[in-house]
Amino acid sequence: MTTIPKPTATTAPTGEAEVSDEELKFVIPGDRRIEAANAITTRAMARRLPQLIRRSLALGWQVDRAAVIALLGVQLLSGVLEAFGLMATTGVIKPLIASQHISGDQLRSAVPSLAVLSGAIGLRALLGIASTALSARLAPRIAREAELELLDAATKAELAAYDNPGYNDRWDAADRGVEVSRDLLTEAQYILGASASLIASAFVLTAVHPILLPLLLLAALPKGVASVRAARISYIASLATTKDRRLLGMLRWYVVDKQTADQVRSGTMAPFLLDKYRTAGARIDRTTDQATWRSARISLLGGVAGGLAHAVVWVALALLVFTGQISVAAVGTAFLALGRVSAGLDGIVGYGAQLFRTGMYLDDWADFIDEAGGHRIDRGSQAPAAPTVVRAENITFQYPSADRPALDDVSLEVRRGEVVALVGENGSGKTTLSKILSALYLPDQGAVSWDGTDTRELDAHATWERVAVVPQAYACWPLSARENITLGQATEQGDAAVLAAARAAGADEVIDGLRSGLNTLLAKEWWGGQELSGGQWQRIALARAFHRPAGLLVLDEPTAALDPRAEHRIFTGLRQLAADRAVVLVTHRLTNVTIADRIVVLDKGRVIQHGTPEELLAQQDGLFRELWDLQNERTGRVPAPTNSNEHVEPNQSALF
Ligand SMILES: Nc1ncnc2c1ncn2[C@@H]1O[C@H](COP(=O)(O)OP(=O)(O)OP(=O)(O)O)[C@@H](O)[C@H]1O
Repeated sequence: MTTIPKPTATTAPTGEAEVSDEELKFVIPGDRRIEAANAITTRAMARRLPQLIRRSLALGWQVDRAAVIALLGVQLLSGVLEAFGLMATTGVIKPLIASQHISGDQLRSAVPSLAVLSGAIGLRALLGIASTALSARLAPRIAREAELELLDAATKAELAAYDNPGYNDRWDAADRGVEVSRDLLTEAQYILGASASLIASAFVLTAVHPILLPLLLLAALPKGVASVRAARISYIASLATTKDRRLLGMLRWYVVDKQTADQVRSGTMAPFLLDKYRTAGARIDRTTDQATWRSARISLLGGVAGGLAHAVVWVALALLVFTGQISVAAVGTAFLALGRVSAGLDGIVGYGAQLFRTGMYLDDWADFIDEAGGHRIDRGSQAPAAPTVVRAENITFQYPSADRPALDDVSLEVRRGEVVALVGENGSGKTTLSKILSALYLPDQGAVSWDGTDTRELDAHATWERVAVVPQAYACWPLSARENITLGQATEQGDAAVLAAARAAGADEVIDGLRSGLNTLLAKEWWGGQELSGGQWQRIALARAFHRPAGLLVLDEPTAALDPRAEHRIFTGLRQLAADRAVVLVTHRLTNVTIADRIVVLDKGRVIQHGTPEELLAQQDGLFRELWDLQNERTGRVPAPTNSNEHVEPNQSALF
């Protein structure tokens, strides 16, 4: 049973020589993204920045156009004011240094420039506040939109994706993209601000002397290259630690979740689990420490080279003054403009490197969304009616990480009005087969058809609308009792249908005992709702399936947690439920399968027996009879095959 989606782990086949611990199976060798990130150059980043700024603005545009327009306006105005302020500086300095003694007239002539300068400074401060407020408004909205798009994409992935090594990693990386998406706009905005400031100051600096700007640009280059490298190292380290971070997330879940809390205590597992946490944490630290040192070394080199290059610029400025190429008054302006251009370049380079790294995460996010982590549902578009017959023909299915097929050349059919039981020992393929019949998985070979149409041709979501499943591990949704049964899909009959389904499942007694009936929240740990016992939850899960207007009903160990009276109620009512549904029943309680019209016995993914309960019980050397006898041995009961399905046409029970 699960109440919340728990973090999953990929058990990837690694085959790595150094793998000595199963835990290390979380590591997937040869991550292509790391190779791709390694190949990234400064030039690539320079090309990438405008694209990333466009992307951040586009994301902002999606959530709040007015705020994006205002933000751009603010940045533009701020740049213009910066240029005016710098030019006014010359107007202020000039009269002050014109002679040794400053007269009142000189001071007065500086006043207009001083007014422009202070006005520009004041207005820029106001614009700074406005732009901070605008990005504070946009950033969380962008992150939420990014998260919604990601969640939507995840629901559009094939269920089989979860069994694929790499899917969970791609999900994690994409999730990181969501986390950093809120930084995207801020970084883009800083770059825009720094660019506006740079352009304005560059314009003023060029007016002072044309050589200064190219010199300064060259001086900024070493730091730029170093920043890009550092950003790349940090991104690669983050990718390399993805699997361990997922392991930490999973351990956190197992350590603190209510569902495992009793076992953590009774099994005195806390030190053991925390030790695993520490080990994985230490691995992450090692990787990030290495990355931090490498980044620091590169940044230091960049800083030293940049410092020397800046010294050259200042020497050039001094030479220009000494050779009389620029006036002393202009030196003041040049001095300020150089500082501004230099700060602007630093801003572009620094935030550019950050934005570049954010962009790499965002690529992971965008890639996931584009192809649902590489497993986008790509089936036909036909919407099926409730099926009259569901047929599997020679199907084979192998989980990606498995070394043998879970199902091997299996054929069977289930018709509306009949109950087909799948029986077999643990791991024989029963659950897998039921998932393939209900189109949750597609077979690797062979075909499953609904009324003659291959499930590959059917629209997946429309197909699942015709399926009701009670899985072995059913969800205990942290919702009201009503929503737990309707799953938000109320029928025209409303609560009458909900209560009818609850009665059929024995959940009516559960609901009667709830303090607010169907309105009661069933999630104590979340919102102070009411908690149910395991069996009570199973009754709710059954009511959920019975409420659904589905043509195919799949019950996988549907009464494992029920008391004998509740179990009896389910199985005596099942025949009635099967009147307008095809029912697939998976159970180990063989006395219950006597209700079935036909039984299919699986062993290691192959059908080894099929027939009516009477036929299979009569086969003394068959697996079914053996399991039956084992189950009844301790009670001393004798097999008592009775056929409760007289109405079934004999030819309907054909298995081919
Ligand atoms: N997600 C998965 N990834 C890899 N192998 C899987 C996965 N799920 C099941 N298997 C394997 O497929 C085989 C069939 O599993 P399945 O769950 O269908 O068996 P089952 O008959 O329903 O077993 P049980 O009676 O224990 O519920 C088993 O060998 C199992 O280990």
